[in-house]
Amino acid sequence: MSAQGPLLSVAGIEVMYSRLALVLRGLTLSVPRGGIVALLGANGAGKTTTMKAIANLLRSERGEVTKGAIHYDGARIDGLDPSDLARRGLSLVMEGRHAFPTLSVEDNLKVGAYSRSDGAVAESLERVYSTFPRLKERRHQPAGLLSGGEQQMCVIGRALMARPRMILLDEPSMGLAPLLVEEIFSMMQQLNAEAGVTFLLAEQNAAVALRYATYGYLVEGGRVVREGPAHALAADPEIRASYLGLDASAEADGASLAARRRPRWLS
Ligand SMILES: Nc1ncnc2c1ncn2[C@@H]1O[C@H](COP(=O)(O)OP(=O)(O)OP(=O)(O)O)[C@@H](O)[C@H]1O
Repeated sequence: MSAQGPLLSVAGIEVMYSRLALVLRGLTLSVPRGGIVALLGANGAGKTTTMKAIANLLRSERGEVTKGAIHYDGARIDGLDPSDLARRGLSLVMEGRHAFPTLSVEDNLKVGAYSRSDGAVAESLERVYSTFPRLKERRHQPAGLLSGGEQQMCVIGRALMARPRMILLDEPSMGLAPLLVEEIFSMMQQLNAEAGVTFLLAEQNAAVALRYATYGYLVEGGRVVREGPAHALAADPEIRASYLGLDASAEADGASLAARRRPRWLS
């Protein structure tokens, strides 16, 4: 693969947990340099597993990639440890906001600079603070006292401290109020436009993800069942009905089967 190819490419991967449960069944996707790509799907579709497979974080959960290949920036990365991936500019922000609760916001951010050897930590801190002014205001507070949205900013800020070229962002909207979700997504768009950071974004909230992404993949049962430019997916009648909660007949008949089957997270 040349340096002109996609920044990330996942080719036909299978993932198995505990040598028993086949969870990804030949999943293929690619993320162009400078893109924002959304990985959509319901609960349990396999989005988080895909992110962990890319970041090589499956082993601690007794999971393994049993087939396929993952390339980043033209090189095969399956098997590389996360600090090696961070040095290559690939960072993962897991779902669930794992800030260190007793450390100050600033110390949380500094943890993210561990893979840096250029000594420019102060400069990176200032960049993160300019992206998230709220973190600067609270920099001496323990991260455990931040609101959910601020904690999300803190873990994204921590990933930014490594000056990544690409961030894998898992369910950033989870548990956040709509206004905060917009704030987090517009920050992602700003980092993409101004600093050229590439994003792969796993999201259950398809409506908001498709507004910010350039391209999307819909995952069901561990494989991609639909893909296309974000605007085309947002206009696709089946996706509108099943993932965006915009089915005209269901809207007309509140008791319809389609409405009852619609997952809770779409309402
Ligand atoms: N450690 C594990 N061992 C066995 N099965 C697992 C493990 N982790 C996840 N699974 C299963 O793999 C499937 C995919 O889960 P995954 O978390 O990747 O889905 P998801 O699309 O990210 O869903 P969610 O949005 O709920 O996080 C689910 O059926 C889940 O139960």
